[in-house]
This record gives sequence, C-alpha cells and structure tokens, in this order.
Amino acid sequence: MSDANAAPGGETVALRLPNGEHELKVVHAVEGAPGIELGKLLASTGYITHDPGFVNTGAASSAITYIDGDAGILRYRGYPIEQLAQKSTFIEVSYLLIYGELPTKTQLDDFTEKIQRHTLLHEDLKAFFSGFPRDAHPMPVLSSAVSALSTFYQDSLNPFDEPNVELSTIRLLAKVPTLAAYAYKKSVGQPLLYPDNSLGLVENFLRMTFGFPAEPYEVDPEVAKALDLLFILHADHEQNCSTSTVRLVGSSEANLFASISAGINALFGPLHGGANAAVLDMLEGIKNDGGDVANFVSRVKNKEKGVKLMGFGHRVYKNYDPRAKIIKNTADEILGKIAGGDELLDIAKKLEETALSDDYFVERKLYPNVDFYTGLIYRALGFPTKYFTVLFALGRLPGWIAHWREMIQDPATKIGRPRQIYTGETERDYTPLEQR
Ligand SMILES: CC(=O)SCCNC(=O)CCNC(=O)[C@H](O)C(C)(C)COP(=O)(O)OP(=O)(O)OC[C@H]1O[C@@H](n2cnc3c(N)ncnc32)[C@H](O)[C@@H]1OP(=O)(O)O
Ligand SMILES: O=C([O-])CC(=O)C(=O)O
Repeated sequence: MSDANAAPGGETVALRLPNGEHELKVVHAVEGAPGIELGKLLASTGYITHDPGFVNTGAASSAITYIDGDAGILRYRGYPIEQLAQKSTFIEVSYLLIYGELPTKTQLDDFTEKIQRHTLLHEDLKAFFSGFPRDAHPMPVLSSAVSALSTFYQDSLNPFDEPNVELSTIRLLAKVPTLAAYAYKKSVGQPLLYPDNSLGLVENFLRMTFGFPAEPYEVDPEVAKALDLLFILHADHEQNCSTSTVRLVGSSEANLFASISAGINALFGPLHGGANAAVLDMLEGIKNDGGDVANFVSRVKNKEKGVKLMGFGHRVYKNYDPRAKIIKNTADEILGKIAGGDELLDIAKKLEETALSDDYFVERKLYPNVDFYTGLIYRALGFPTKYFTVLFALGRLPGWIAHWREMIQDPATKIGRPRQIYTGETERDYTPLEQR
C-alpha cells in the first residue's frame, strides 16, 4: 500500500488490495489532520478494519472540540482552554459548547434563568433515593436517576422534536446537579434540600450537597470558584469513551436522557472518569506504605497485575495534558487557601517527577492526564473519594449534550454498528445431549 498519509489533501493515492487496485481520496477535515476515506473504500470492497478500542477510527465529524494531542492543545469551539479557564464560567462554557458561540449578556441571563427555573425534581423522583442501599456508589445512583427522567418527561422523548430537545437540555443542566447532590446526601444519610434558585448553578449544588434544611449555608466563594474551574476543564473532550457512548446510544434515536445515563455509566470505569478516585486511592496507598514513590514506579514498570500509574497516559495526548497543567498550577494555590497544603500533593508531584524522568514513561509518552491532580482538590473541597467521578459527570454534562445534539442534527449520522472479526467455530452439527 502507498504511503497515503504523506499525500496532500484532495489528491488520490493508489491502494493495492488482493482484489485489485483502488483509488483512495485524501481529505483534510482539519488543518494538520489528514483524513483518508479508507473506511468507506474498505467497506465498499468488503474488507473490515480491525481496530480494537477505535484507535484509528473517525466515527463522527464534529465542530465542538479540537485536540492536538502531540502539541497538547485543547480548544472548545476554537477557544483555547487556557483562556476559557482564566476568563469564562462553567455556565458560559456550557452555552458555548451546546450552541456554538459565546452568549451575549442577554442570552446568558436568559439561559441562566431557564436553568434556575428547572432545578426542582418531581417529588416521586426524590422517592427513588430512599430505594438505594445506604452504601450505594453515587455513580450508579446518578445514572439510574438520570435514566428515570425519561419516565417523568415522556413528552420529550422524540429526538427530532427540537423545542422538546431544548427543554430536555435545560432540564438536564438544571436537574443533574440536584440529582448529584441527592446522591451524596443519600450516601451520608442526610436529609435532602430543595434547591435555592436565587443561587448560581455551582453555588446551588454546593448548598444542596453540604447544607442542611432550614439552616443557613454560606457558600465559600473560593470553593465555588475552584469547582467552577474544574467543571470548565472537564466540559468536553471530543470522542472520549463516555461521549462516544452517548453518541452510540443516541444513534439508535434513543432519547437524550437515556443517552446521557449511558454516558454516566461509561464514565464510571477507572480507565476513564473513575481514574480521579483511583488516583487518590493510589496516593493514599503510597503514603501508607511509607511514601516510597520509587518502589511504586518500579511495580508499575514491572507490570505487576492491577498496578498502573493512575491519572497517567492518554489515548490522544502524547504530551502534557493542557488541563492537567492548569490544575497542577492552581492546586498549590487552591489547596493552600482551602486546606493549608496537602501531604498527598507532595507525593503526587514526586510521583510525576520520578515518572517523567524514567525511560519507561518517556518512551511511551505517558504524562499526567486531567484526573491526576483533580482528586486532591475535590478532597480539599470536602468531597469523599467515592464521589469524585460524579463531579466529573457534572462537568462533562454540557459536552455530552452538545455531542448528542450535533449527532442528531447531522444528516450523515448512521446507527452505530461496528463489525467484528469472527474467531469462533466454523459450521458444525448439533450433538444430542446424551451423546456429549
Ligand atoms: C478522563 C480520562 O478518561 S483520562 C484517562 C484516565 N485513565 C487513567 O488515568 C488510567 C491509567 N491510564 C490508562 O490506563 C491508559 O493510559 C489509558 C486507558 C488512558 C489510555 O490507554 P491506551 O491509549 O489504550 O494506551 P495503552 O494501554 O495502549 O498504553 C500504551 C503503553 O503504555 C502503557 N501505559 C499506558 N498507561 C499507563 C499507565 N497509566 N501506567 C503504566 N503504563 C501505562 C501500557 O501498558 C502500554 O505499554 P506497552 O506498550 O508496554 O504494552
Ligand atoms: O478523551 C479521552 O479519551 C478521555 C477524556 O474524557 C478526557 O481526557 O477528558
């Protein structure tokens, strides 16, 4: 086969397959990222591409988030993550991701007000929380509750009914923080609070999580600011596992609530969003073993079963994750202000330093990802480890919604349906039970 990647956009190159020579058109979807219509060509010739983990499969066209993994660049709708982190707010970023442009003041006020009006849950939905076991993990509690929204808003299940998709979007942005706070309250056995709609989205969530009914709760502005920043940094990451799940489920024309619930379940795993909790467990384990970072790193390099450097490595970033850079730079400040420092932060930094000067990690281009430093901040804000991935889900919600809407509106969308390479038995005859 010719070196197709070397050909400039618009040209055709020859692809030689056992069934003949084919012309392959080279397309440039994004500057610097050549795409080749190989998939379409192979499908037409009957070949199946074996790509476990979809390492090299472009499953969608998207105008939402741009990543250059080699250069460590992340942009939402063209805006660098560094600028958004410094200047924007989570609610504004949510608007940007979903509608494509930064809002005007009137648009932002209107969006904020709509969300504030929809934060309440139906009383029957609140009753779900008493059905889960007390020690239930808050992630499946959240995904079940989001799935249950489909049963309360049955008028909003048609994915092509635009006004109702808009309403479902607002309902999700408004109600998921309430559901997330209730998942927390359930896990600590405390009473649920009604939302206070005079508060902003993050402040309201903090109050419902840490406040008590009929007691005043002062939101610490430093805590709200730190959480808002983390939500911005998590808000989208193109075709990651949970977003791809949302798109895959939605490609069958399943409704928005069902698709987001599936995304929450995909996020739960420790190789994806669950890594933020796994990092903290890892750091605590190292601390309890006397802080021997070098020993832990050699266990990772020896590929000891179940031992990985959690919060390290990424499918797309082969350079420092720009979000991890921002979080690392702010962790000292935030932890200093809120918790007066943190011993685990010192272990994390030592771990990073040891890994980044080791050939094993250098050769494999393994750097800290978004999950490496976040858990330390969540812990300082008062969240238990088990709850960290729920916070990731709150941040990722607008990205999931934006992708679902983009997918539903895209005429090129087809039901997601990968093929397989069959490795089982060839045809054989049935043996009656008494002869086996
Ligand atoms: C929000 C997010 O989802 S960010 C990711 C969060 N997940 C984690 O932090 C979990 C730890 N990291 C990982 O498991 C992986 O790096 C993933 C899942 C993120 C990416 O996986 P992949 O792109 O499939 O990379 P892959 O597993 O092929 O790794 C390539 C090589 O690096 C090694 N490697 C990758 N990540 C790590 C790690 N965290 N610790 C040790 N070695 C690692 C692999 O063992 C493999 O080595 P090999 O070539 O000797 O077999
Ligand atoms: O993009 C990915 O593969 C993982 C992810 O969600 C992120 O890094 O935020």
